[in-house]
Amino acid sequence: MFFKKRHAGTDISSFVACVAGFFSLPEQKVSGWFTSEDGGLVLTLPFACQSQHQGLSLALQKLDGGDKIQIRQNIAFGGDAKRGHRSIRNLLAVASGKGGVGKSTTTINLALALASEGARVGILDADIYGPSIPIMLGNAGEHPKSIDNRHMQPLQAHGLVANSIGYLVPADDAAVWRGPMASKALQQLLNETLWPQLDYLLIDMPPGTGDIQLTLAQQVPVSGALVVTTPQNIALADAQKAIAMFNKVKVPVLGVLENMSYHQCENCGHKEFLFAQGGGERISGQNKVPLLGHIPLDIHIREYTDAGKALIVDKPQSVISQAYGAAARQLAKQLYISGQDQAQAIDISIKEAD
Ligand SMILES: Nc1ncnc2c1ncn2[C@@H]1O[C@H](COP(=O)(O)OP(=O)(O)OP(=O)(O)O)[C@@H](O)[C@H]1O
Repeated sequence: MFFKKRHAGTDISSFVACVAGFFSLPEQKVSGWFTSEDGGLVLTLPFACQSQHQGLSLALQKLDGGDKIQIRQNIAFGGDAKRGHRSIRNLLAVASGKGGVGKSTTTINLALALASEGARVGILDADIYGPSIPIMLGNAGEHPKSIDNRHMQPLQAHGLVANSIGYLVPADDAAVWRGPMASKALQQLLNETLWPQLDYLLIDMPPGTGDIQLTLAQQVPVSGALVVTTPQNIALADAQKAIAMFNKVKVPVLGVLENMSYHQCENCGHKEFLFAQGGGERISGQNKVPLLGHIPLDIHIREYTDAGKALIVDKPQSVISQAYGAAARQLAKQLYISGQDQAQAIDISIKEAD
C-alpha cells in the first residue's frame, strides 16, 4: 500500500485528507479512490455526485500538485453483488409504511436527481396496488415492447428507464391480486425486463409492512432501503414498522427522508409546519439511521408529478431540485458506505471460517 501514501514522490496524504473532509468520510474509506495512470493521479468517485466534482477539484487545486488530479466517477456495486442482478449495480427499495406520504413522488425525484448527478438510473414500480409511476413519468398508456414475447424493453422518460405493472394490466385487475400473485408479478418485472446497465434501480414499494412487503423485501436482492415519512406521528409510527421490517430481513436502512416537512409562503417566506416538526430527526435518532433531508410541501412538486413532467430537469436550480439533489447525493453515499461495510463483514466471516 506504498502508493496509497506516496505517488511519484508526492505525499498523497494531503489529497486523501482533503477528499475525506469534503465528503465527511474517514480517510481510510477514500484512500483507495486514488490510482495512478500514465504517471498522473486519478481520483475515481464511487457514488453519484457529479455536481460536486468542480468544488472538489477547486479544493484539491489549493494543494501542491492537486491541480493535476483527474476526477472521474464510476459507481460501485452495492451490497452482495453475487446475489444481485447482472446489469444493476445497486438495487434500492423506497418504502414508507403509511400510504400517501409521497413515496412515489420521492422515488421519481430522487431517481431524476441521481441521473443529474451522472448516474444511469431506472425505476421499478412495485406498488402493484397503486402504480403511479406511469402517470408521474408522463407515459401512462404506453406498453413495454417485447421481441421474444418473454422479455420486456423498459420504457424511457426524462432520461430514466422504468417498468411498472401499470404499463401491463388495467389498474383494477392488479388491485385484487393476492400476495403470491403480487410478488410473482414483481419478480417478473425485475427479472424479465431488459434493464440496460444501471448504476441504481429504485424500487417503489407498496405502502405498508404486511406479508406482501415482507416477501418483497426478502425476495429482491436489494442493497438497502430508504424510508419516506411525513413528520406526523401516525406516519412516523408506520415508518418505524417499515424500519423494523427491513431490520428483520437484514436489509440495511440507509436513511429516512422527511417529506411534506413544511410549507413556505411564496409571498412572505413564512414557514408553516403543517404536519408537526422534528419527526424525521426523532425517528432517525431512535434508529441510528441518517436523516437524508427535509422536502417541503410545495405546489410545484404536485403540479409537475401530476403532469408527468420533471421539475429537476426543467428547473435544476430551484430550491426543491436542490433539496432532492442533496438528499440523492447523501443516499448514494450511504449506499456506498453500506456496501463497503457489508463486503468487509463478508470478508471477515470468510477469514474467520478459514
Ligand atoms: N413534497 C410534496 N409537495 C406537494 N405535494 C406532494 C409532495 N409529495 C407528494 N405530494 C403529492 O401527494 C400525493 C401523494 O403522493 P404519492 O403518490 O407520491 O404518495 P405515495 O406515498 O406513493 O402514495 P401511495 O401510498 O398511494 O403509493 C400526490 O398527489 C403527490 O403529488
